[in-house]
Amino acid sequence: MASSALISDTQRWKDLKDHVEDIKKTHLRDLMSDVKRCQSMMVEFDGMLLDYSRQQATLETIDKLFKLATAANLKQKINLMFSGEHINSTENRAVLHVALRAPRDKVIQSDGKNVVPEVWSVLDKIKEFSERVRSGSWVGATGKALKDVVAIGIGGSFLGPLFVHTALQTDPEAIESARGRQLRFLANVDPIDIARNITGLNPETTLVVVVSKTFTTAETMLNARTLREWISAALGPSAVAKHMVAVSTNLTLVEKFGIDPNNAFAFWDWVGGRYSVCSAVGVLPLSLQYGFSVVEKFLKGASTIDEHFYSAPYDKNIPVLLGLLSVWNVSFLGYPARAILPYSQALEKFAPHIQQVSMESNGKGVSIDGVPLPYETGEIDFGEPGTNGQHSFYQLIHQGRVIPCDFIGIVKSQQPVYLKGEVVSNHDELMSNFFAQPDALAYGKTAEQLQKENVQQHLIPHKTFSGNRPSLSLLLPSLNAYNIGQLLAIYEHRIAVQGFVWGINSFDQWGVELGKSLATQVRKQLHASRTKGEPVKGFNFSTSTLLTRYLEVFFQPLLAVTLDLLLGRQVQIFLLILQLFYQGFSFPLVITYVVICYLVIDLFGEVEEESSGTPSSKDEESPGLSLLELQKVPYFDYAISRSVVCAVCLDGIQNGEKYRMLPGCRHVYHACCIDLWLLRRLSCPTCRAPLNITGSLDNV
Ligand SMILES: O=P(O)(O)OC[C@H]1O[C@H](O)[C@H](O)[C@@H](O)[C@@H]1O
Repeated sequence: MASSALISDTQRWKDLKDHVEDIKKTHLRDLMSDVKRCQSMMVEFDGMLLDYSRQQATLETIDKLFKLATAANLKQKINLMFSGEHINSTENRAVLHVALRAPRDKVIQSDGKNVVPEVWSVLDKIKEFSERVRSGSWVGATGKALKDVVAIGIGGSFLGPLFVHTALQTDPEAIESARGRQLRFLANVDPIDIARNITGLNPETTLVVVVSKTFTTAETMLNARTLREWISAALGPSAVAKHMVAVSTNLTLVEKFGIDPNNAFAFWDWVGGRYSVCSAVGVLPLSLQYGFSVVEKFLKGASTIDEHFYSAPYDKNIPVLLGLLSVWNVSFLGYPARAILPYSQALEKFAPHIQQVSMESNGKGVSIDGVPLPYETGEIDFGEPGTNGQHSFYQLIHQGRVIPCDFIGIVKSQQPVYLKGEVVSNHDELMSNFFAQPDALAYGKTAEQLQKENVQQHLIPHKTFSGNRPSLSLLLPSLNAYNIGQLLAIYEHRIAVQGFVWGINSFDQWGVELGKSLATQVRKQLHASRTKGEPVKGFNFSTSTLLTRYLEVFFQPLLAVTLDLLLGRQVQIFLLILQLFYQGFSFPLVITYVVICYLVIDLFGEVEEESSGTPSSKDEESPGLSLLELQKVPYFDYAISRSVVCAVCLDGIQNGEKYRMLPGCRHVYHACCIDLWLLRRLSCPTCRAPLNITGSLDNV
């Protein structure tokens, strides 16, 4: 097939299209009764067993799929990947995540250079660094050992490491080596994620690992600046050197951020973000938590699958078979989704990781040569561990839409429990469901069966299961670091196989760019509106309306504080308004303030005149600060090195805005949000800590 031709134009594709009608005539119940067929649909490798006999496929289907693979030059494409060719053509990059887990003596060339030695030099550096941190020879700024790690990253710099960490957390060997340590992941730019992740952590004993391939991802960089502030506010700016390290391909930006390049762990642009868990992206945080020797087993597991994928014939090749079956389900049988159903709670973050690997890789609309595709690529991946999923969305899988399912089971539980007197162990109870569900989907239950069971006539339609719903079962011997590595690599390569057959570039992700650039425009607008009172402009009606509504909320805390302050404070408020001018607030914003303040003053004046003369509770409260005292509260211009969230309006403090940090509790607010409060109250509105402005305040 010529490289620019579409696979759908080949005879092999058309043969499969014609074959669909034959398959649709045959129920899975009948296919399952053919033992020879079922035997041929089992593949073993290194103690694992793949059973794909519950796919809506015959041996003829499989043969036709192999022919399709040949027409798509699958083997050649796999070889090009392993030999470091720039198969990611739109970014002109090699795709070499297999080199990240290659044995030390393996030779993998890219651009005329063996990349394996540099992979191992970073692995050696991680080993040495993680051992120093774990043994307490690398300590924090106050001399304490760093027992907790927060890894900041998003997308591929987060999901893979989170999946592996979650899977290892209950593995007995990993538990032993992680004793006394914590690993947390901060991904979302939502300040709630920060609050959740630093709760209970002490900056003195925390190491922050900033993980970003590009070191430009907006969310990661804002989170990194926020935790840098968290560390330097508690321990002083020089503590950052001891408490922050980075993983990136962009070491120049790492240094610019203020992290010592010696404390940076590199990877390379031939590692795609979603394929980077075996680089320092995953290896560093996981080694800090579990020790390098555990992580090395994970790499070894992945490497065995790389070897298997590269060398096994199609009919014994697990990733190839899985990839071709997915193409069959999506492109020929027309099933757009796939459910990933691990019967192991340890794999609860597997589906979220595979969602990115699969959907970002294969959700494309054009061929690798830019030709619009007449067929759909990619699939909608979702999943949940069994048996939880059974009590959630399995109804739809059994009687609603047809969703091909991947059942993943483990022979030996990480945490076996067998209660005296119980019929089976807890793991056997779980696995009973793993074995039962695929048959329920395949066979279903007929009206005749229900009649024989004397089910009431009117309930028969409701209790009938059509069956004929495809699934496959993958049974792993256990779930340790090694098997986790294998599982990861099986899915990575399966997804590559799908992309190779569909003729797309599975290694770029241009589709994520548009939303990011539109967010930049919104960010500019929010900044201009918040700092200069500029009206929303340049957006469509819907976005303008939403943005205007969102920005209105900005004034509510100010209004509330204003209301709270007015009695007896008019002069000070007037002075404060002058100060707002001085601080650079625009004329319209300040005028809005003046109008609000005077309206409210008038209102309160009337209320007071009408009242019986009893002093209000506000009058009895302790007075707030004078303007002179207010000047003593630490006050900053936003600088790039600082990024914080205002606890009154809950918005990030942006470039060009003024803010104050309260001494003692160190809560931070926009100056315009907190000043009116401070004129009235001598406490922090968040924690109620009394405000003490005596002493030196220039320490922040
Ligand atoms: O690692 P980073 O450069 O920070 O990128 C993080 C993520 O950013 C984008 O969303 C990309 O689509 C992802 O593929 C990538 O994993």
